Amino acid sequence: MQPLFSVDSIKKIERNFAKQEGIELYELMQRAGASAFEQARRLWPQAGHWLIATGAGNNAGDGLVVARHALLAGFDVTLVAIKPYREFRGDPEKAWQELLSIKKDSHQRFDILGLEQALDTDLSSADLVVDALLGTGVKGALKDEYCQILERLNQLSRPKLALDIPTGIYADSGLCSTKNGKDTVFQADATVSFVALKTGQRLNQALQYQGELILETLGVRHALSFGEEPEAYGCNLQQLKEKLPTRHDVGSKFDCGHALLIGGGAHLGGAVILAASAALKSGAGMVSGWIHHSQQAAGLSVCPEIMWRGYNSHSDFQELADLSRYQAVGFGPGLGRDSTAEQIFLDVITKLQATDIPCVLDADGLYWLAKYTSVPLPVQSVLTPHAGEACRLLNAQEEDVFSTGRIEPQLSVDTAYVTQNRIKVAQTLAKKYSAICVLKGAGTVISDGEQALVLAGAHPAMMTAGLGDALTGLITSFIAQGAKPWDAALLATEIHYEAALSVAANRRRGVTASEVIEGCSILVNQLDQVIN
Ligand SMILES: NC(=O)C1=CN([C@@H]2O[C@H](COP(=O)(O)OP(=O)(O)OC[C@H]3O[C@@H](n4cnc5c(N)ncnc54)[C@H](OP(=O)(O)O)[C@@H]3O)[C@@H](O)[C@H]2O)[C@@H](O)CC1
Ligand SMILES: Nc1ncnc2c1ncn2[C@@H]1O[C@H](COP(=O)(O)OP(=O)(O)O)[C@@H](O)[C@H]1O
Ligand SMILES: [K+]
Repeated sequence: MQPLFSVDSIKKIERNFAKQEGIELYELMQRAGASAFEQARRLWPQAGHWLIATGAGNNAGDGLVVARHALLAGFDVTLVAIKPYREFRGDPEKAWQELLSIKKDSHQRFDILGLEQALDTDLSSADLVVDALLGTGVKGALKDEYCQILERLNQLSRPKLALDIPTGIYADSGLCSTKNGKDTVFQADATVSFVALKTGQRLNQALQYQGELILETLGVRHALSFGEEPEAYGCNLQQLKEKLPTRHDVGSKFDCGHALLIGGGAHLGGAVILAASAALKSGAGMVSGWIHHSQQAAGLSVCPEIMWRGYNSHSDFQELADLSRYQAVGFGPGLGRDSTAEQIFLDVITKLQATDIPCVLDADGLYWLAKYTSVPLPVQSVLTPHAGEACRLLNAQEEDVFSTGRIEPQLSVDTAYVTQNRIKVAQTLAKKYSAICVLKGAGTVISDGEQALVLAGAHPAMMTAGLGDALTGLITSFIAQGAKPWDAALLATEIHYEAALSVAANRRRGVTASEVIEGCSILVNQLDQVIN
């Protein structure tokens, strides 16, 4: 697993590492520039003319080291200097002096352009654009001169490499700077990040703009050994594959878990049909679906293998509600927000408390949870909110509903807050509800209140209705098949994402949740072959 650190922690690690090794921080800048140069050469061996844009801090210093290596290797270099090099101090100044000292002996083209000159010059003779404008030191919205040069650099249809982090991305949140509603950010094909990954590099817009992410540790092999706590960990499907419950040749459907999906109110059948289909196609031995009777025929026609049972009113539901035969319950997709749904929520949650059957709450299940924050959830419940649902759950006030009746949430944080603080929000929700929280979105954060993992990534085709229902079905299915809820949440999240990527192929739009469910089935079986 890959630790993800805050910028503050990275800075402390750098300092402590240099002290421990008895080296100057300038040595780290040297290593950063040298390793980025080698990566650029590996990625774009044909590039003979390097355009390197520098800002005002250490990130600029890294860029000047890259420039020196490029000149030494015989390449042409054009520097775009937002801040004049004569004003540099400290390590960036040293990097500048070292570059000057080799410049006299080199015979290649070496130009230095200020901002105005760069904006007036045709830069298209460059083969490669290197962003050494700003790294982890950026604060607030980008100044105008940076926005101007970024717009110009992004227009060049040349390979683009960012040093440490694309200029305009905030390394702690992964959000990017904007101006007049437009993102002001370097659009990299690859980013060479230094020392250790920053939390934001697995979240939000960083996923869109950083391109291939390459980590160069600069010799810091054990970032965890400097006493800095990572904010979260990243991991991938390869690291999770062992969590897939094993399946034997001999046995019966009763050995492979019975998943129950509850939802599908009077006009909302699709969501629970998708969730139940995902549970079945990812390997649950049996799947039952409880759905409003008006939707039951639709469920049967889509998936007759699922045992659909229809309810008409809350009292019908009570007759259905023997939960003891299920190994996992997925609750909420399309359930509705009427009084029947409310009674069903209270009934099911109360009944589950008396069992050790884990419950996955999604969609309207989360809506009702936010109204009844004090209802103790069944042990090892999993909540799967998107940013909007996370807001509602965060804002909901703790009250004893059994004495006060329904409560209305008091809105105080908004989705912007959730997006900016994804790790903290997932941890807070997990603690508040004593559950595992799967905070969905571009970079899904999973937390049990202590540890946090960032999984999956961003893909435009995933912004489509029904994908969350599929995820609920997958998590419920893996729990029913024997995975611990925490493992099921991790595995399902990563399979769901990887399946969406492979199903989407080159499509950015028009991928359906049903296709992704088929993709999950294929991927689960590929994993099964690998581990068996
Ligand atoms: N330390 C180490 O050991 C190592 C560090 N390394 C490298 O250092 C980088 C971090 O360097 P850093 O801290 O100097 O910050 P950096 O990103 O260059 O920017 C600072 C400058 O940005 C400016 N600025 C700020 N906000 C702005 C805005 N909104 N719009 C415009 N300008 C803005 C700010 O100017 P000011 O506002 O203060 O005048 C200041 O001058 C890191 O990413 C990695 O590449 C590697 O060499 C490995 C070893
Ligand atoms: N841009 C994106 N990149 C990656 N994953 C995304 C993106 N947008 C949505 N998703 C994923 O798609 C699913 C959407 O869930 P949700 O919003 O609950 O959808 P629905 O309620 O329609 O089923 C989540 O798993 C979420 O992480
Ligand atoms: K940069």
